[in-house]
Amino acid sequence: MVSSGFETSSNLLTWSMVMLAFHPECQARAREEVLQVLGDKKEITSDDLGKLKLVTMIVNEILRLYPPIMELTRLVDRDTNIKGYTIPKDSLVTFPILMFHRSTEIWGDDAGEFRPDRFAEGALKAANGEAAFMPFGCGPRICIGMNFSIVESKIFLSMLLREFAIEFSPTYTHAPVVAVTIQPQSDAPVVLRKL
Ligand code: HEM
Repeated sequence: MVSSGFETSSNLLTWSMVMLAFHPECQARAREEVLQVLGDKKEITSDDLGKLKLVTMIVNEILRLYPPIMELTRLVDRDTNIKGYTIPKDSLVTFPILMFHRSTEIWGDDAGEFRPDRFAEGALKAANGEAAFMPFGCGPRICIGMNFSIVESKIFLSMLLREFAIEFSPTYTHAPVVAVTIQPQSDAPVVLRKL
């Protein structure tokens, strides 16, 4: 439970900081939203979090491009027929989350780009009607920490954006590698400048 929650969440926050450093115009819009919704409030309520539309879209876009868990596996418990394909009992079926999330057929030609606004009307619309956005899995075994993680990451990013400018570090090389989760090959240095 600790590793499912810790590694995945830290991964999400790391890529969020890297992508915000890479996209200062998006960072500025997100900061404007945070200042408008939160001002200098010390206590953040769930109502406030609901109003952070762009921050939510940024979190979704990071989870789409860098899903901490890249694939799911299921053991088929009975012979199953889906769209004319027979999947025999005891087969192992893999859901390649990362492939779904980056498919140009599903998301369009800009699937590989960081464009949080694609989520403006929800994940289903962003994926052109396909249920292809599944960073927390799907079905009865969906991640039990999903809501907690989303709340946690929105609070973290809001507080960060309110206090600091996140800047690109010249020592950073963009080289995502797979090591259980998708991680930056040699750390993810960013510069935090106090506002
Ligand atoms: C960004 C954060 C997170 C991501 C992307 C994530 C993703 C996932 C995914 C893809 C699964 C597999 C779901 C499936 O098989 O359909 C899962 C399962 C699970 N997650 Fe998370 N997770 C995150 C945070 C957390 C946190 C914070 C906790 C605990 C507080 C947690 C606890 C669990 C547990 C216990 C399971 C197993 C559930 C089961 O098999 O019934 N996760 N998570």
